[in-house]
Amino acid sequence: MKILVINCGSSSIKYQLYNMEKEEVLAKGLVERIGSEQSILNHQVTGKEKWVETAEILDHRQGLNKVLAILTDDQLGVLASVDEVGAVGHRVVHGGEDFAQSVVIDQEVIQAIQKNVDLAPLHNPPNLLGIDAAQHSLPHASHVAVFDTAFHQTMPTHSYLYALPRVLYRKHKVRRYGFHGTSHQYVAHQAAELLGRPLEELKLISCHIGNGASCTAIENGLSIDTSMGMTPLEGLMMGTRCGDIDPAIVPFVMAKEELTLGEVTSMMNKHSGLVGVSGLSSDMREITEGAFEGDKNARLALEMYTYRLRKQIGAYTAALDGVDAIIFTAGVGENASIVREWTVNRMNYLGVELDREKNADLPKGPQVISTPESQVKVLVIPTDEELMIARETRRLVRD
Ligand SMILES: Nc1ncnc2c1ncn2[C@@H]1O[C@H](COP(=O)(O)OP(=O)(O)O)[C@@H](O)[C@H]1O
Ligand SMILES: CC(=O)OP(=O)(O)O
Ligand SMILES: [Mg+2]
Repeated sequence: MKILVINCGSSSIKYQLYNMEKEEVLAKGLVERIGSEQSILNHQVTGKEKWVETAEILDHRQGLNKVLAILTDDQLGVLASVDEVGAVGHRVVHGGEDFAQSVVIDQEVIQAIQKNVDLAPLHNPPNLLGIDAAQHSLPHASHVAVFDTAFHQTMPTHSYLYALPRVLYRKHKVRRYGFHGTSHQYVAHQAAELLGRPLEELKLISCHIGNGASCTAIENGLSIDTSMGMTPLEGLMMGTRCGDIDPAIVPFVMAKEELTLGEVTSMMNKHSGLVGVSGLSSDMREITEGAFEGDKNARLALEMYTYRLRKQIGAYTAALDGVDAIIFTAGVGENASIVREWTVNRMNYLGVELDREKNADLPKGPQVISTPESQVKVLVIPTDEELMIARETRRLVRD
């Protein structure tokens, strides 16, 4: 079966086409800057040169049609017809308490995702646009929703409830949900394989560090706590998001700066984190380059970022009453050796010992970057949310 996996952001469509017989990626790509005349399509057929083109792509329907056109293109495609796509797996960021598992999408599921839009106003609306576009262009295919939040539905009440009047949870479901669950679950399984130990025996702290970043405490293979909250804003310092702050800052800044709620929400989600502190960039590559070229603000941003991550790991070590392995994954976690080094360089209390040479010159694939003497393993594991989504889609469409 050929499965198309799509992950729709507010102005982007990430896609990956699988031949599931061999779990082989046939093609993948990214449409970005949707909504502008200068949208960019990056497309790559496995084993072939990358293809990049700019076009006017005004909405996600046009974006998905562009993807399907290139996938069926004589020169650039890998499909004779869109009818070859048996199923579509959709990443949906927020499933609320409605979904602890992936589901085949029907009208009821769409309504439930819509209901959770106010819990994930930056993520669920584009996810819904992608579902609408795909169902419109691939009406013959089955469509499956795989939720970031599902893996965290095992959190105990003392982890997910906020210390607010209980009525807010009862009436409005105000609680911690957590995100990146598909990724945290995937790397936990990969870690058990790498360590040669049953997942059920392990205490793991998974650090999914990308533009969005979250840590999760995993015990017996289950999420028991995670740093993102009701929305993907809470927790770590991120590329553009502030993460944990004193909630009293919001009304204070609104009054002092005469900002609306929308403006202060946008400030915290899009203009804070690395870019807010450094004034340089949300991209860790530019931050590390700037920091080592003497940009004091970039260096400060890097110090804050890794300090916050170290604190979170310490908190989850306490929550787990120990830890067997710390996992780094996602764009920053997999690629920024300095972030890994600065994060674990003050963990002697835990007996963590980093193999600096290996960390600085990392081979591909899942790796142990701690020394054999280290009392806690430190791992780098490439995540693969898209493969997990494809597997979930196959499981549901086949069953
Ligand atoms: N080689 C690299 N070195 C350092 N950071 C990197 C590298 N490649 C990607 N990144 C970081 O990863 C981020 C993207 O993370 P990723 O998990 O791929 O995306 P997203 O968070 O959007 O899902 C980039 O913004 C950049 O900061
Ligand atoms: C939930 C979230 O932050 O997703 P991403 O890291 O893909 O932005
Ligand atoms: Mg991501």
